[in-house]
Amino acid sequence: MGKSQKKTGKGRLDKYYKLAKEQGYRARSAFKLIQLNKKYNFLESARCCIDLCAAPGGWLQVASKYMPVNSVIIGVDLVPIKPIPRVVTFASDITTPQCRNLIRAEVKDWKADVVLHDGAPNVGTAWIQDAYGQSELVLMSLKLAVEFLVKGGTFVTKVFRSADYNNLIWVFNQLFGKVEATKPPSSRNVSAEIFVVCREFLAPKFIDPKFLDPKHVFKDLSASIPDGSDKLARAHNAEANVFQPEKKRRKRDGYEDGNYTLFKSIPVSELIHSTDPISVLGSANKITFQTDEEKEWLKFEITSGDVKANCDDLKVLGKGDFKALIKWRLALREELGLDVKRKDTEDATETVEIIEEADEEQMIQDELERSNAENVARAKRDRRRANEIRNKTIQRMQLQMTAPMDIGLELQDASLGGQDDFFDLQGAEKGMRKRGGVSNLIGTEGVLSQESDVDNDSDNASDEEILDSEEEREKKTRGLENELDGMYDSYRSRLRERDAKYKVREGREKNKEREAWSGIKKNDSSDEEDSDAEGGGWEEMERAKGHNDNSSSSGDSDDEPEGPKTSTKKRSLPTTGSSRDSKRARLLTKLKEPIPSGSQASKVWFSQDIFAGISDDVKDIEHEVREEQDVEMVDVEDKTVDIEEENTDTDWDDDEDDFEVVPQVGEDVDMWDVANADEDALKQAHIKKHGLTTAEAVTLAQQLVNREKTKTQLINDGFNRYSLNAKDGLPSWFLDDETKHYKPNIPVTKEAIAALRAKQRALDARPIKKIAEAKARKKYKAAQKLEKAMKKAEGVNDTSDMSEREKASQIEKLMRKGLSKGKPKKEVKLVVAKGVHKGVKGRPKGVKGRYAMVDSRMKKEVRAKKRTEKANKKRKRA
Ligand SMILES: C[S@@+](CC[C@H](N)C(=O)[O-])C[C@H]1O[C@@H](n2cnc3c(N)ncnc32)[C@H](O)[C@@H]1O
Repeated sequence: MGKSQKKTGKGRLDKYYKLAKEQGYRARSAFKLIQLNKKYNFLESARCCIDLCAAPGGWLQVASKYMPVNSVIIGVDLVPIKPIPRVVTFASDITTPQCRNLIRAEVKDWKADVVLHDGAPNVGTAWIQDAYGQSELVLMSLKLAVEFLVKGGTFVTKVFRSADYNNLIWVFNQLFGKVEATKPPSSRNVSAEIFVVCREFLAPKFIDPKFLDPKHVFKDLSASIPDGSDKLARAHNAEANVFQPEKKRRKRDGYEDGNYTLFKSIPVSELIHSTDPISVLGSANKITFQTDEEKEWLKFEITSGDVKANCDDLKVLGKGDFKALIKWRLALREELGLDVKRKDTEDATETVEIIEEADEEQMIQDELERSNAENVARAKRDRRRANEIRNKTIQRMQLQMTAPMDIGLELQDASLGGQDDFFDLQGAEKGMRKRGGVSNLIGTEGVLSQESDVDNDSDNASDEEILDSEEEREKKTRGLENELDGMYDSYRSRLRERDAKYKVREGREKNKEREAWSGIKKNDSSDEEDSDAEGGGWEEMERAKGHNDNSSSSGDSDDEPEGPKTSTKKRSLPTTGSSRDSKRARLLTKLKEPIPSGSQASKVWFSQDIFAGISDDVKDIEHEVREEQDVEMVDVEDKTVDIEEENTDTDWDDDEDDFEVVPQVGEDVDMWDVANADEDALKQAHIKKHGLTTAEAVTLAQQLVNREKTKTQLINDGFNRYSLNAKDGLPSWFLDDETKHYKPNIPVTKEAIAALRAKQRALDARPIKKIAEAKARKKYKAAQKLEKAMKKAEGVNDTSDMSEREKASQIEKLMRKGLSKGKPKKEVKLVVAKGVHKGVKGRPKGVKGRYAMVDSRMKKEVRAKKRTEKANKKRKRA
């Protein structure tokens, strides 16, 4: 298949159109006949040719060109054809007997060797109609062909690939020895036309008129079934009228005997009493109510206005209307007792005998069915719910929010430590129960004995009872929240493990935290260790998991404060009296210094001139932090414990977010975010180094410079609804999300974006390092050359052997040489040895001046040579 061709406009004016113009053919279709003849050679040997549907005469021109001189060529068309030398033409309809007579008069007792038909009905309405019209036309042309063709003659016709195509081919095969369908290249791909070349006409003495009768040839398959076929076909058509009323069907089998009108009305009783109401409805146009009885039916309530209207014209009804009519018929039959009677007669004998028994059985049966149905519905509901959960889990997995536990896949990643989806409360609850119940997690119950574990496992009912109390529920909820927090931490760590960027970001955040603490450190060195405790989020979690596993023997519950915040710490406490624990205990005593309360911390913090000093301190702090980082990572575990111990009496929040580190006692602490101040300092350092990099920053800067805004205004803008949010007690996952999305939207100006772009362009315009280096090298060499020349000139000047004139000319020469850029390189034209230059010896054609023949192999060889030379040099040096 070639390229698709345009159907309209200039697309029609393709190469065959142009060729036809060039060669003087009246239509581009001439090439179709040329190509068909090229393939089958039927014109060269033909002495007589009849072209049916020949206007404007393209095919006639071809026939006259390819057929021998003195041959007879006759062209017929509905429209007159302009005269063509050696061709007889007349206007006539090929489907009429007059046309036949005209041809007969022309050919006399001759027979045609070739009959051509390229007809297309001049309808152009709907594709189905066109196709059918075409098929009918083909059959008409065949009728003429079989009358005028000589035995062994050729009939060429155009057929549309439609439903009738196969029927036509079947008929052709009955009358010709060879039948081939072909599509010449000049026929457009978008056209459904195909050309059938029928050769070796059999010229039978008797041809069944049915072969040439469209009524028979294009009859529906169902209609052609023998034995009462007409009836069957009619029934089929009638059914189709009812079931697919929208699909209008052609009446190809004509009208039924004795009925030569299109319109058919039937009495309504025929429909009501008929055993095949569908056929009745399908074959009639109207249903009438004429007899008194029928008129009575009109008064029935069921005979609505719609029914009456439907009966008036069946041919305009849709499927729904027919359904309504059939329903109405059934209702009427019941009303008239036609259906009930039959039921009575069928069932009478049995019903009477088993009526009582049936009642009881029926009840049991009903009950069974009802319970079965309920079970099925329940099972279905459960299945649906399970599916929903599964889908949700899969979705979360895709979002990387959960591990593949709930969907039946085994958890592989040990680092996940058996954590379920962190939003899955149910799962968390289950997990906790497995590990000894909520109370164990919270730690208020103290050490849960193994017995209680057993109890939990064995007797869930009693467990539920205990949990039913209000207090227990509260604990349970808090425990779940803690569990969720832990899970979120583990999720973050998973992210961190996978995502390098996340690692960097988090590292940066951690540094910030430390920097914030270092600010306090400066004044109070004891706080240094406190700050370390804040870095223990993930590690704590890990430890917590480890300890949880051994939770059955967890100790010292008495010392621990109640509440969710401390419960996490509880998990991080050592559970056995190992040497490590004793070390921790030692550390505990060492560090028993008062931890600054929120107000103290803020006092210390605000006592500094953070806005002036912080930026200067940042680098030092960074350095300090970096130095200490490794040590801190090692010690963090112990320090966490210390701090926890120290803070058993305080309302200390162990969350790793820095805004929670400083207890929020006064409102002022809330209003002024310490972390933000620090962030500002960092940003300042960044701006100093890289300049303003965001459109928002440039906008603000421009506003300041243009005095559109004052510094105070900007500071005031900073106190917006986003800055005053209470973050107290919110889960970390929520806060993380907030920091990502819940922030003010600072407007940017076009000018700011333009300025940033200009900056970027200037950056892009800078030469790359290598070029800059090469330029610098060149400059350096030139300077050296000049210096050398100057030295020589001085030497010349100092000699006493030369006259002043000689000296001057010599110095001039030297200076010229020193300033010169060296000999200009002679241009060598590179000729690639391929194409016309391939294998050329000597100067290639058309190349003037210096040249060098190159090829890809040479390039590679030269490079390899250079490489080896370089390597050899290095080796020698070593
Ligand atoms: C595609 S054109 C033929 C082009 C012709 N082969 C040529 O090369 O110039 C189809 C022709 O069929 C003609 N035609 C359609 N129905 C016809 C009919 N019933 N009797 C005669 N000609 C008919 C149309 O008038 C039209 O000119």
